[in-house]
Amino acid sequence: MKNILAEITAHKAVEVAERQKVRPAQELENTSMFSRTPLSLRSFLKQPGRNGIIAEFKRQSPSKGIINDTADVQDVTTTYARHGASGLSILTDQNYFGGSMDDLQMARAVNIIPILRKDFVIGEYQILEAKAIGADVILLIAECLTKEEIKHLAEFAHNLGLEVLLEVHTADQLDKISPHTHLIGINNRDLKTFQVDIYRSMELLKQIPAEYSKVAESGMDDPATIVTLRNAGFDGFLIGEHFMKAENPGAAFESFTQKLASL
Ligand SMILES: O=C(O)c1ccccc1NCC(=O)[C@H](O)[C@H](O)COP(=O)(O)O
Repeated sequence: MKNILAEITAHKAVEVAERQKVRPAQELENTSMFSRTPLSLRSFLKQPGRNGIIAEFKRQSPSKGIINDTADVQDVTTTYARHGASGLSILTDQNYFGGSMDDLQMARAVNIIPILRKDFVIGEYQILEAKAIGADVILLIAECLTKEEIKHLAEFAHNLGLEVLLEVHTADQLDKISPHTHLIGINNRDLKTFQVDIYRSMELLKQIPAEYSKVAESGMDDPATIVTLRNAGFDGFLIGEHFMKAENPGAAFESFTQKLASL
């Protein structure tokens, strides 16, 4: 079977090296956004009146192909925020997810809730980019990085004031949790087979140390599942496709949250 993560990270190395040639790190550090104080997703997940959902803007994916190629990032994300999302997740990978750093910047310009840069981070430069475009949180995927790389990149992001969401899928990856990985995401989707099992979150939850915020990721499409996961101890719920596949993702989010509030 094709290893999509290996393919994505190999492509990422080439793409990032090209961007770095055009725009050296120093230029990123000189942008006005770079001096902005990031928002804390951990705090927003606990904020009364917000529902714990990290609502994702995702145009396409390797497993699903095109999900929504007409949605407007500002319309969708402001509707997510207006209806109680605790945070936004914006895909910035262009080649495999049809996203862009422009999407994130457009979302940043009109939202005052935390934004996760959803991408495949393999080096410091992408973390500087994240800060320069107005992200508050970066994603590190345990499957793509060694324990030492995670430790180093998490500390680098933390020193810039960014929070780190470390994504795991198996129990052995929990060994890669490092001091500055503020939130632990359990991905219900196996990124090798694309199979989704929402009970994966439940299985690993008890092994995550209490001090970390816990986020269930992928495959959630029912408000009742959120209630079950919340009661089990999850603080956050990363949901993309269920909203984005609707003709009007904002309206789908609103109806989901109304049902959630009634449970
Ligand atoms: O979704 C994919 O096909 C995929 C392939 C390779 C790496 C990552 C991939 N997805 C990222 C995610 O897991 C999701 O975007 C995120 O957790 C939201 O999931 P969903 O609600 O199922 O869209």
